[in-house]
Amino acid sequence: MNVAVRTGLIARGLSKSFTHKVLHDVGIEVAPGELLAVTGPSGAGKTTLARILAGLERPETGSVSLGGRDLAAIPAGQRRVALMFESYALYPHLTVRGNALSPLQAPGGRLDAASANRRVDEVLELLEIRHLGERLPGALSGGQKQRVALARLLVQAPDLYMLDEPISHLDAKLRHKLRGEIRRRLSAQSAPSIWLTPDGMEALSVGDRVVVLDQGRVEQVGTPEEIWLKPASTRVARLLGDPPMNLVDGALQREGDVLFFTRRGMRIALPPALAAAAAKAAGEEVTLGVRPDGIGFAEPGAPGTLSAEIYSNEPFGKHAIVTLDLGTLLAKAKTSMATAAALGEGEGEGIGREIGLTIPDEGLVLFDGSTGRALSGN
Ligand SMILES: Nc1ncnc2c1ncn2[C@@H]1O[C@H](COP(=O)(O)OP(=O)(O)OP(=O)(O)O)[C@@H](O)[C@H]1O
Repeated sequence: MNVAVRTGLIARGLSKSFTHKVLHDVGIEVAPGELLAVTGPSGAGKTTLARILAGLERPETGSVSLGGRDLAAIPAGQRRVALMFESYALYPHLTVRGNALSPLQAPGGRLDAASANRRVDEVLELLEIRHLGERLPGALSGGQKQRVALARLLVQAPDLYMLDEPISHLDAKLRHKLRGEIRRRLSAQSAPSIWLTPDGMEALSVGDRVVVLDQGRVEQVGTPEEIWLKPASTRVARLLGDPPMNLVDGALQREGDVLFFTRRGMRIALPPALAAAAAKAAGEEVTLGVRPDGIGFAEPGAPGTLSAEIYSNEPFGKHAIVTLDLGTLLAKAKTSMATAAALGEGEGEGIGREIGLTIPDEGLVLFDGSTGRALSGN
């Protein structure tokens, strides 16, 4: 049984500086068999964290244990970590098959040659590169190289899987297929897995839990559902969704029993549950989060709607993105192709047309106007 089966990976208080501090007191836990997705914008510190967790880099403070053992105390050669880094690090003189076989040929390998070959064939088939088996890496495209690096990872049965942007260079169809397949395989293993990606939506779709890292700090840890429904800050909200949540600065004003979100030219009565949760912030500056797919369209001037002008109307096949000019800001709505086409009324895309907007009760989120942290009760 792998050692990581017992306790998984536990990291506490990790800090690291290069020319500036890139990790600040980062702690994460990954249970045996769990797939933890780590996401954050470029430069957030994901790769640095991954290198520390894999034992390739020393933190200034903090510790990492894998299977109950302090990683620093395990000699590098004995750390059973399967790594896939963005750079791929393929052996240039070995064929695709040779690269995929390489981790199984280490001295003391547990598989006989026939079993190792069977495992490699099966993984190359899954990744749709079996026909490239005899090619050298120099004769492969970026996406093919990425799949060889993935193959090399997937043939292993290590104590920790670490995948840094494993599918970023694949086309959309293959990305979709492999996201599910890799997830299924890793979840069937007893080792903990860590999947790093700057794509927030990819993180939500692969992770059992997700860590959002920003400027070297953990912004939020939670299940994909928690992170989607209750982003802990505007930083998290900006990373998620396509397009991400609209974030609108304004203030809360109480009038009688009703709490309004207001800004120049805009006044929205908050639904009772949100108003109750945000009651303490009445009079304060806040940021309102509105998801693009919640915004609806109505006749201009219809009661209870916001006035806007259509700024652009872009079809994407399965849905359309309509950008709306609300005078002091641009907001994005995600809608069906049919609704977007109707906005043009048969005369192009409807750009410049006045329209009424409805804002949903569900899915609104309020953030503190100065810190950007979610107001409790969101
Ligand atoms: N060896 C190094 N020397 C100096 N600075 C470094 C080094 N490695 C990383 N950094 C800096 O640390 C910060 C975090 O980098 P890191 O590669 O960990 O981020 P990331 O979240 O993985 O970004 P990306 O998604 O772009 O790969 C960046 O500001 C980067 O410039």
